[in-house]
Amino acid sequence: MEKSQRVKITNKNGLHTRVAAMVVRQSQKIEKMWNCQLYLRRLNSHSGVPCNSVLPLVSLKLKNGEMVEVYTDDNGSEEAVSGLADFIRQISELEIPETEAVDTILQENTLASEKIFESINNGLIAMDSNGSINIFNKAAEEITGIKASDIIGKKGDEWVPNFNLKDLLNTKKEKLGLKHKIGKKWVITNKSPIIVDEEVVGGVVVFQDISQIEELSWELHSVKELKEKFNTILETVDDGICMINRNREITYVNLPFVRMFKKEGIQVLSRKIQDLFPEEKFRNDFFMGKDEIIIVTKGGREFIMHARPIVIESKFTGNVVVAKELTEIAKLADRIELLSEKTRFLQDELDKKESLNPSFNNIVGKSGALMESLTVASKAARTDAAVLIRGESGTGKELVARAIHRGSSRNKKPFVGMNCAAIPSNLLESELFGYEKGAFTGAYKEKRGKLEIASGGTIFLDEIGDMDKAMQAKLLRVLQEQEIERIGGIEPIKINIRVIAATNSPLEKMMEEGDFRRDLYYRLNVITVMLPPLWQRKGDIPVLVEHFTEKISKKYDLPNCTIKKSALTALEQYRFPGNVRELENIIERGMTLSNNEWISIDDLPNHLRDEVNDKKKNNRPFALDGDNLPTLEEMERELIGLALKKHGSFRQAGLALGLDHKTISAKAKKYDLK
Ligand SMILES: Nc1ncnc2c1ncn2[C@@H]1O[C@H](COP(=O)(O)OP(=O)(O)OP(=O)(O)O)[C@@H](O)[C@H]1O
Repeated sequence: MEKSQRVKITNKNGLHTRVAAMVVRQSQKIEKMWNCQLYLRRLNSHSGVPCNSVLPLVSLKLKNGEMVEVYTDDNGSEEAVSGLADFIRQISELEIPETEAVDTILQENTLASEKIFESINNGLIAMDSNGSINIFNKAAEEITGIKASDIIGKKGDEWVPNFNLKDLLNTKKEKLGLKHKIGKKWVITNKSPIIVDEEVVGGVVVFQDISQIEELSWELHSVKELKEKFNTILETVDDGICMINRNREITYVNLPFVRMFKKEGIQVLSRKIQDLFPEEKFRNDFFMGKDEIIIVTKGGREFIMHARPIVIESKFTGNVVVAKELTEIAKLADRIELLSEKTRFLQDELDKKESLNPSFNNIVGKSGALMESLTVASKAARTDAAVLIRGESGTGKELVARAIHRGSSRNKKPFVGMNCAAIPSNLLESELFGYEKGAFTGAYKEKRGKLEIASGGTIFLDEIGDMDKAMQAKLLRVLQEQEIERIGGIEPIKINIRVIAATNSPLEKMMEEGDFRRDLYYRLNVITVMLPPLWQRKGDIPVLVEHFTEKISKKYDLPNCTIKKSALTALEQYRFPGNVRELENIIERGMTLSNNEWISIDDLPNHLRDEVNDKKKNNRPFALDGDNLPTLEEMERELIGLALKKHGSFRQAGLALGLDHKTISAKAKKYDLK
């Protein structure tokens, strides 16, 4: 149980320094005698101070007449408590008037020291020879989070074990600059023993919170690391990079910049960028990042320079200037243009293919030229208008005519085809109009003509340009009146036909020369579908080959067949005067001749191989031997194809051929050149 005794301070100046020192001296004697620790506290106060240290006693600032309590802990003795209490009671009797001036000096000094301890930023801990804390300043409280009132008079090692205070007293050695962790904070300590007459009477620890410094040093480390990374990036990129300050003086240049402009780093640093390129005009817009400068070096290389402003906390501090070689950029721009052109083209193709009537599904090919024609044909299928299909022999005119019919509202009624060139003109009339029984010798019974049969459906008139003029007149009347008269018949017969005509003849020229009726031409040519020759859409050859190998395998019950790359390349180099029909025949021939499940170059017809070989020999994509002169379009296709292959971009190919890149792009699209 705690032992305590009340006592009144009766000194004139309260418990001032000298009196405190007397109490301390007495207390130390008593403590030694009774082996205990004595404390003093204000009445009704929980926290007291040890009586063996002057400063804590003085800091209580006890006045004359105040009641205090002398106490000891559970193990202390009552005799010790009464001993010190009696001493305090008698002190006033020991007052000597002459000592007053000395008291004042002592008191002022003590209070000044106290003030100093409290106002320094460093933590300060002082302890007595037992390791009990008697000074614990405000900074120490803040850094450790421990209240002075809790720790004063207690053994320091129990509260701040990291400081190892006992060790200081034992070793009697000063220890400076040690780093300790207290809670989350890092502190750096200077520990010194207090030695009087070679005896350790206590120790002092002064410590400083270095957490912020630690943080700063970590930040500094990260900044250094970042700087290293940036440096590595700046030195490894291909672009020339230079930094300038707000006065436009160069503060940094990377190696590519030095190499581009042959300016050594050391020569350019601190110089104005303008001085480096005296020929150039550096406008304000350039530094604002709104303008660019093209620099041509002595060696003729072109560079483009951009500047980006550096703004730190809303303040302009300079620029980063980036230089790139223009040819690189031009190449990239070309590549982008080529790719976007391709994308647009493919998108167009996709849109077209998607919008085609399903009746066109059996028409193989996706080249731009074909797609354009099929789109027109597919639209024609939705109407009842007359269609004129133009194209070389074997380009698929009949195939398209049938697709138009299948996709039209007449698809439940017949599609009747008629080749006007294949039938002699005297027979054509009876074929088209039919005849009555006995109309002419041999007309044993009546016969319906193709026009009558096709009523409700579609009549397909192939090779319309070969029809003679008399027949043209009759046909025109039928189309106008929608009625026919059989040969030998009296009554006209009402019909309802849609006409699709096809030709490879130059109808316009024939009209000029009076061989084709202008009025019939306009009747037939309401919608024109132009089918491109196969050489203009060589990109379709691989899919057509695949389509025909499958078709023929089924037709002759043959195993699946592929084509060797060399054979396909030869096909792609051939002119194909017979167009798709010729290709179909070549594949059929190849498959029947081949002993393997593939078509090789040896399975292709001799004339084809010869033509391809000739081209190779002449080192020209087309033969110019007089017999087989290519058309201008063929030559154009080959030339543009060659230029694109060689230069890789529309722009460069255009430059080589003296055309602008838009023309090249349009022609590449027309000729299906990738
Ligand atoms: N795009 C194509 N897809 C699949 N087969 C095709 C294609 N074009 C043509 N063909 C095939 O080629 C052959 C010839 O086609 P078609 O008879 O329609 O041509 P054409 O232009 O009418 O010929 P001609 O003028 O000599 O009468 C046919 O067997 C046809 O199926």
